[in-house]
Amino acid sequence: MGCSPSTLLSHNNPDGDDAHHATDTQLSGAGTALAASGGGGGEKESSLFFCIKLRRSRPLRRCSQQNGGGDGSAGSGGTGSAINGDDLLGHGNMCNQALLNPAQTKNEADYDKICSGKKDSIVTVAALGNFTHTVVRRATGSTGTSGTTSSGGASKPEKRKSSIALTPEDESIEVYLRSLMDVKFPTVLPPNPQLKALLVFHKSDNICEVVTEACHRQQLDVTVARTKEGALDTLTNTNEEFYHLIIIDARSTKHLDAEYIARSIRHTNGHHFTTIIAVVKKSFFEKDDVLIALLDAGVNRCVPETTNLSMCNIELKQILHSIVRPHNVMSTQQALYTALHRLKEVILITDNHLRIQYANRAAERLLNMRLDEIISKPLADIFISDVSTIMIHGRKNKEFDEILTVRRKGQEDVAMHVRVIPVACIGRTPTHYVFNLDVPGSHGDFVATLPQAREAPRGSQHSIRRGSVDVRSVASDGLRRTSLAKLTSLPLEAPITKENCSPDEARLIDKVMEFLKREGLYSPQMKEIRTDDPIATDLIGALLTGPSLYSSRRSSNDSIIRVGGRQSTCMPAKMKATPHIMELLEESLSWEFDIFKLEEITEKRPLLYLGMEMFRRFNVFATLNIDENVCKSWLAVIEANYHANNSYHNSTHAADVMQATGCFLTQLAAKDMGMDHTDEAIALIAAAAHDVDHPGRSSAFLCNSRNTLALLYNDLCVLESHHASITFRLTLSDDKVNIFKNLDTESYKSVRSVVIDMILATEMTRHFEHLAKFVSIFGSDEEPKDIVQSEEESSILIRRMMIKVADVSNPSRQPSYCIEWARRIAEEYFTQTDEEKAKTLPIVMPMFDRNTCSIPKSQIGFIEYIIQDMMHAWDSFIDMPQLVTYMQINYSQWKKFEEQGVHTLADVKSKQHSLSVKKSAK
Ligand SMILES: Nc1ncnc2c1ncn2[C@@H]1O[C@@H]2COP(=O)(O)O[C@H]2[C@H]1O
Repeated sequence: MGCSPSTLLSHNNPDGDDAHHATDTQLSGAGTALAASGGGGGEKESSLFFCIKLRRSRPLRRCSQQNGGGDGSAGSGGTGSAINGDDLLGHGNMCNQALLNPAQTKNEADYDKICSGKKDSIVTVAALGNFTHTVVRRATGSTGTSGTTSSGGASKPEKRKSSIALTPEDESIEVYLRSLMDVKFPTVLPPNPQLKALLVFHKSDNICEVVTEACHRQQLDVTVARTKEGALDTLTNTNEEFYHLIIIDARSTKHLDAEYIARSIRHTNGHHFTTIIAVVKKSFFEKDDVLIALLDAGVNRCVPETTNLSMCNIELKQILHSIVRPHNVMSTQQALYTALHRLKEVILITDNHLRIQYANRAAERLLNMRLDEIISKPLADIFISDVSTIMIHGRKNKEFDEILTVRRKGQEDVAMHVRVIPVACIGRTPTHYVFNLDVPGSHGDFVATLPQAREAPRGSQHSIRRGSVDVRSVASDGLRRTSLAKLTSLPLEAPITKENCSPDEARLIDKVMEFLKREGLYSPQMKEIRTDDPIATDLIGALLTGPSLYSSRRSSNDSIIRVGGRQSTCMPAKMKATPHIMELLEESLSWEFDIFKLEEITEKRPLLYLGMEMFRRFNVFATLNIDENVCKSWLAVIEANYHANNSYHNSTHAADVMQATGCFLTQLAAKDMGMDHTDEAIALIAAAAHDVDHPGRSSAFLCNSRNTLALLYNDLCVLESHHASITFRLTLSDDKVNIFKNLDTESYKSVRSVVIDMILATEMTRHFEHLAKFVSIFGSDEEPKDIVQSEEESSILIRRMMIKVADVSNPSRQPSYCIEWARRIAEEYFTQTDEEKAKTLPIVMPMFDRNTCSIPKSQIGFIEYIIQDMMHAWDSFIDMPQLVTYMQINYSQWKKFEEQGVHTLADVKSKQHSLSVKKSAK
C-alpha cells in the first residue's frame, strides 16, 4: 500500500480518540489530490505534499504522488483497491498517513530517526498549509523530532498533558494535537491558520472578561467589538477579514440585537461557515421561542453566561471541537466541490448500483444534458458499451480503465477513455464509483473543444450584444429589427446634456445616466404612437398608462366583477393522465407545444397537468422538499381560481405562461446561464399563479367601477397586487396545498419576495422601465466590471424579463396559436367594452368594439409597440431565434389579413378555419 487517493464522499465519525484519527486516510488522500493538481514539481515544489506512510513494524517509506505509492500497489493502475481508511489498517500494520510539506519535511522530519524501525513507534506527522508543523513523537516517551511553525503560523502552543502517551515536557504538544485534530476529518486541506474569534459585547463586564480569557487559553486570536455596527464593519470593511468563531452577548436586547447581528453575519459573504455563539442569561433556556429565534437567525449554539473560567473554558473547547472544526472541514469540502464542478475534465460519480449521483459541468457538456437529467440515470443509459465489467472490477476493488462509447443527447456518440475508481465511504465494499472521462490521446481539453453550436458565452452577466440571427433574412414584411442602439436610447434623457463639457465630465455624465436608468428614477416614456392609428393608441395607452387617465371619466358603483372568495379550500386533485395526455406532455418543453390541445383533452384543466409535468421535470418536489400530492392540490386550487369563463385570462393562459417559462429555463440551462433549482421552482410557481383570480377586466376598469380591489390597492397595480396576494392566501389556507410549508423562515421569506416581484413585473405600466433596465445591463457595450450590478440584481432583471416575455409571448408562437390567442384577448376586451357600455362606465378602450374593431390592426400595433423590441432583446440574450421568426411571420400574416379586409372576430374565425383546413389537407 502506498499513498492512496481517498474519497470525497466518505463519512468519518468526527469524534473519537486522537490516536485513532491519526490513522485516518481521508486527509492524506485528499492531500494527494492537491499534490496532483500542483503539477508534479517534485520535492522542489514546496506547495506539493507528500504522503508519509508510517508503520509500526517496518521502516518508513516515503512516496510522492508522482511515483504512485511506496509499494506501488495503489497507483493509478488497475490493481488499486477501493479507497478506504480502514483498508490501510487492514493488513496488520499500524499504518498512519499524514501530509508533509516537503520543504519542511527535509529540515524537520528526521527520516532516519523515524525509520529506525522500532516496533513500538507510533509516529504521526502533520503538515498543514502555511501552518506547517511536523511533530514526530514516539509512544515510548523518548523525544522525537518536533517541528516548528512556518510563516503564517502564529500559534503559541500551550503546555498540556496528552491523552495519549506523549511526553509532558514537549513544547509542541498542543500544536501537535491541534494538527492531529485537523487530520481526522474527511477533508483535503482544512484552512488552518490561527483561529480567530470576534467577541461582540457592548461592555467589558466580568462575563466578557471570562469569555475573553477562555479564548486566549484556547489560543484564539481575539478581536472585540462593542456595537453591532462595529461588529459588522469588522466583517465587511477590513480586507479579507474573517472569523472562525463569533461570540455575541445576547443577554439583553437593550444594547445589542444578537438576532440581527447573527442574521447579518450569515448574509455576509464568506461567513456561511462561521460558528456563531450567543451568550444568554441562565433564565433564557426557559423561553423556547427566544432560543428558536436565535437559532433561526443563524446562531449555532446558545450558552449560558458564567463567571466560572474553567466552565467557560470547557464549553469553548467543546465548541471548537464539535462545531468550529467541522465547519472548517465543510467549508473546505464546499470549495473542493466547487473546484470539481469547474474542472475541465469530466467527472461522474455513481452509487454502487451505477446510478449517477454527481456530474460536474464538463460532464453536462459532454452528455449535452442538464444536471437534473443526468442525476439518477443508470450509467448504462449514457454508455453504448457494456458497463457490467465496471461492477465486476469494482467488487474486486479494482480500478477500471478502458475505452467506452458515450451517448450524447442529440449529438454524435463519442469514444472516451474511461477510468473508474471504486471508493468506499463505509466498510470495504465500494459504495461509489468515481468516473473520469477523457478522449483517448487528448489532454483534458476535449470537452472544451466540443461543437459549440449551442454554446453560450460564459460568465454571470450575458450581454445581448452578441450576434443574433439576421431577422431581416427571415421575414421580408417591412418589420425591421430595432437596433440595440435604439433600445438603449429609449427616451431616458435627463435635463442635462453632455455638450460643452470635457471628455471626463462627459464620461461621468454617461455613468450617472447609466445608473439613473437602471435605478428607474427616470421612467421611460412609450414610443410615440402614430395618431393615425387609433386602435394602437387605445390598446397601448390602456396597457401602459396608470389608472389616472380614466379616473376623470364617469364612474359607477356597480360592477359585476366578483373577485376573491372563490375556491380557497383544498380540493382533491383528481388526475387521469391518459396516454393521449402523456404523449402530448412529452413535448411540454417544445416552443411548438400545443396548449390548446392540452386544454381540450384535459377538459380545461391544462394547468394541473402541465404544472405537474413541469414540476417533475424541474425537480420542484425535491427543491421545496414537498410531497407531490401537495403540489398537485396546489395546482388544482390555483387552477380553480382562474375564471374558466374568461376567454383569455383563464388557466390555459397560465399554463401557456408556465410552459414558456419552462422553455426559457431549459434554454438558459443549455446556455450555461441556468438558474439554481430554487429560482427555477419560483419562476414556475410565479408563472402558474401570475394571473390567478383575474376577473377578465383590466385594472382601469376596476378603478373606474370602484371595485373593492381598486380601493384595497389604492388604484395601484390593482390586478397584479391581487394575483400575488391571493396566491399566498390560497397557498397558506390549507396545509394540504401549502407547497412552502417545509421551507424554513428565511427561505420562505426569500421565495415569497421573489414570487411577488415576478408577479408584479407582469404589470404593463412598467413595461418599458423593465425593458430599459434589462437592455441597459445586458445590452451594454461596457464590460460588466464597469457596471455596478450584483449577481442578485442581475438575476432579478432576468427573472422579471423572463416572466414578462412568457406573459406576452403569444405573438411569438406559431401562427395558428397566435391567431387563437389574439381572438381570445380581443373577445375579452370586447366583453369589457360591452359591459362598460351597458353600465355607462368610462370606456377604457373605445376602439375595442366588437362591431368595428380591426383585430389585425390591434395585433400589428401590439407587436410594433410592445412585443418587437422585447423579443429582440430577449432572443439576443437567451438565443431563441424562433421567438423573432414567429413574430415576424405573424406580423406579416396580420398585415395580409388587414389588406384582405379581415377585421372582426367572425372574420378571424373563418380565416382560422380555412387555415386549419389547408393544413390538414397538406
Ligand atoms: N395578442 C395580444 N393582443 C393585445 N393585447 C395583448 C395580447 N397579448 C397580451 N395582451 C395584453 O398584454 C397584457 C399583459 O398583461 P395581462 O396578462 O394582465 O394582460 C395582457 C393583455 O392585456
